[in-house]
Amino acid sequence: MTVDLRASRRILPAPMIDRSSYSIFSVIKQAIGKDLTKFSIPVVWNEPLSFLQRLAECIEYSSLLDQAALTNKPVERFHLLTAFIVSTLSTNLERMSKPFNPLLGETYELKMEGDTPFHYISEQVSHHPPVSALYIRGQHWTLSANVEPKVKFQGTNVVAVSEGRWILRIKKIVPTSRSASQSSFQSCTEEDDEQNSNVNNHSDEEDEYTWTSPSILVHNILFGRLWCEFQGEFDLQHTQSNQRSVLTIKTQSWLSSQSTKTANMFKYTGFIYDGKDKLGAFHGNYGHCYYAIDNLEDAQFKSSSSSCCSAGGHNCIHINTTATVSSPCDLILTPSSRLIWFRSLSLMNDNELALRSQYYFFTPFALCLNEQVSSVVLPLTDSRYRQDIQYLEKGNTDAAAAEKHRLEEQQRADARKRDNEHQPLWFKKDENEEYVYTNEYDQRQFNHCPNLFSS
Ligand SMILES: CC(C)CCC[C@@H](C)[C@H]1CC[C@H]2[C@@H]3CC=C4C[C@@H](O)CC[C@]4(C)[C@H]3CC[C@]12C
Repeated sequence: MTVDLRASRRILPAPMIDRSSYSIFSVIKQAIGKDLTKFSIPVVWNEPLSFLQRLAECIEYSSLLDQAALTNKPVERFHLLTAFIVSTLSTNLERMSKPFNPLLGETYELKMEGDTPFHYISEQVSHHPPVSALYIRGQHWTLSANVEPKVKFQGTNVVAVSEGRWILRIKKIVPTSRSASQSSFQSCTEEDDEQNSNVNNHSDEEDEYTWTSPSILVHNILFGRLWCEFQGEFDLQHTQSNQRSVLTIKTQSWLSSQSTKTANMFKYTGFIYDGKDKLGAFHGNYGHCYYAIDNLEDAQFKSSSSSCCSAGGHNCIHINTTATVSSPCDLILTPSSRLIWFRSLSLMNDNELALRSQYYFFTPFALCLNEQVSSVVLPLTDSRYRQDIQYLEKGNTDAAAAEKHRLEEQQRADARKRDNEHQPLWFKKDENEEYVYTNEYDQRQFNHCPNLFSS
């Protein structure tokens, strides 16, 4: 069955309300040191998306995964996969609003056809602690994760960490009989996927890659303009070998000068390893771009203001600098820097960019996530049916707040009535305590789904 959930709106029904007379600090000061995911925040601080929809944004640049699946060069594949993870960070910048907490049992589906088809299926599988399980099937790969966000208020900033690993499985390329240099996939159709349905089984036909998300830091909770950045390192590990890629985000300490701070904004550097041997290097700015550094000798990263210095370096110029996130991309390139990915926002014109600030800084991809679709039958648990999100989209904050409150109360009452542990409909806990997709959603039998959002 083909289900195209592609939507096309360029704008939300109403712009967001001006927050200048609201203080986020006055709301969350009661929550110092506590977990903000358990805390009800007034809807003016929400964006009209459920967290399950927000997580679907990670797949905007799925073409990088398609490309990674098609290459048989390990270093090139690591570049494409690392660039993909960088792209999943980029979509969070500027988005200083809280997505709605999904209700237990809420689902969200997104399916795209065309050159880079994918099918995203997610479910809120646990409420305390909140866990969102997701599964994405692409042409030659699957990506799954259990996202368990922990959001802490630390006085002047908010730190969000996401526990749980991301697992990417790519079908192995097998040489065809026609020519040894040409290669193709043995099995890559959806039917094969279904026969081979236990995705959790490690098989010789798949390469597995895993990583965890770095933490995100939201600044200026007390006063000033809210902004955020990622912190630390991440490690992308290939399960079947000792190969991995390690990305380090440049940090900005209080001691660094203002100019160093902006010069380091969102920059990262990293290496691809086989055991201890360096196989490759890369650098970039996660708000803008990813560059492979083809000559390892060029990768003499210094801890000074510029990301990478080598005589004859030139600036990263493919970006329209008015499209900046908060700072221009002043990355200094090495002679062998090669562009692998850049953010599509850099292709927007000034008018389009100005509009973004009125629409929660949604990207064109995010704008369509909550668009109503009529051509397809969705389960009643789909986030698109949440009235509180729809009210906020239309700028009706009072109705949104009332409906959000009603759903939260209803959820509490349901939890009190429940004697057994809640069983998710589309994911099952495995022996590692991870929720794994069962493939059943694909049957599209939704009659038994609860009418989660009705009154
Ligand atoms: C009210 C305001 C100030 C607080 C806003 C907090 C927002 C920005 C926080 C709360 C939960 C956070 C999310 C928690 C988990 C993940 C998964 C990770 O793979 C990418 C980042 C992402 C998607 C975070 C993005 C930022 C986030 C949405």
